[in-house]
Amino acid sequence: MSRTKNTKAVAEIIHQKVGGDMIALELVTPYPDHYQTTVDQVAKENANGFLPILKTKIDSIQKYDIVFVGFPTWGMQLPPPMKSFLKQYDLSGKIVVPFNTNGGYGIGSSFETVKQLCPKSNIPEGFSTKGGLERDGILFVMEGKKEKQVQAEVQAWLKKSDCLINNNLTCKNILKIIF
Ligand SMILES: Cc1cc2nc3c(=O)[nH]c(=O)nc-3n(C[C@H](O)[C@H](O)[C@H](O)COP(=O)(O)O)c2cc1C
Repeated sequence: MSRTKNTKAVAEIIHQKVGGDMIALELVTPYPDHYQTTVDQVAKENANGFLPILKTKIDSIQKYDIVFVGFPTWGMQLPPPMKSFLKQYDLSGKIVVPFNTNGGYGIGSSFETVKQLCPKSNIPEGFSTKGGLERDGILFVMEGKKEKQVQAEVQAWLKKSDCLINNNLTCKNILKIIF
């Protein structure tokens, strides 16, 4: 859902460079708009392993060779809806590429969890950048100088990501899943 659109903006930058399809995960029961209520709910969900039910259904996941997964850091973890997605869909044999925005505290355990939930996927080095900090009233930041900087960083990352992504990029089917 990309509450404050930072992860979505990074997804769009990647999209401009690699093409393919893009799907934003939606939930049967969306998170509340209120920030602190969401933080509290997510803390509980993270503690007890709750997996929210996805409204989004992807019929044709088999046809994709590369699946980018984009998400914010939530409670220093992978957001529960992305856990739901990775548990529900079999990405074995595919290249799964994580990318993230966060409030300045980093990726936490999120990339590690992507690896754990995709044990039979090829996972190159992910991309992460500082996004907003809703707690302090900093919402959308991917504009102006920051947007230009992220465009350049994404370009460099895609180039060096041990060619898993770059090899034959043009003849691969690419999907981007974001939350
Ligand atoms: C429920 C919630 C929990 C968050 N937890 C963290 C956190 O643990 N560490 C962090 O650096 N940022 C945290 N953030 C900030 C987001 O990761 C950051 O604002 C991100 O850029 C939001 O992306 P979005 O605009 O795509 O939603 C949290 C934000 C929310 C809403």
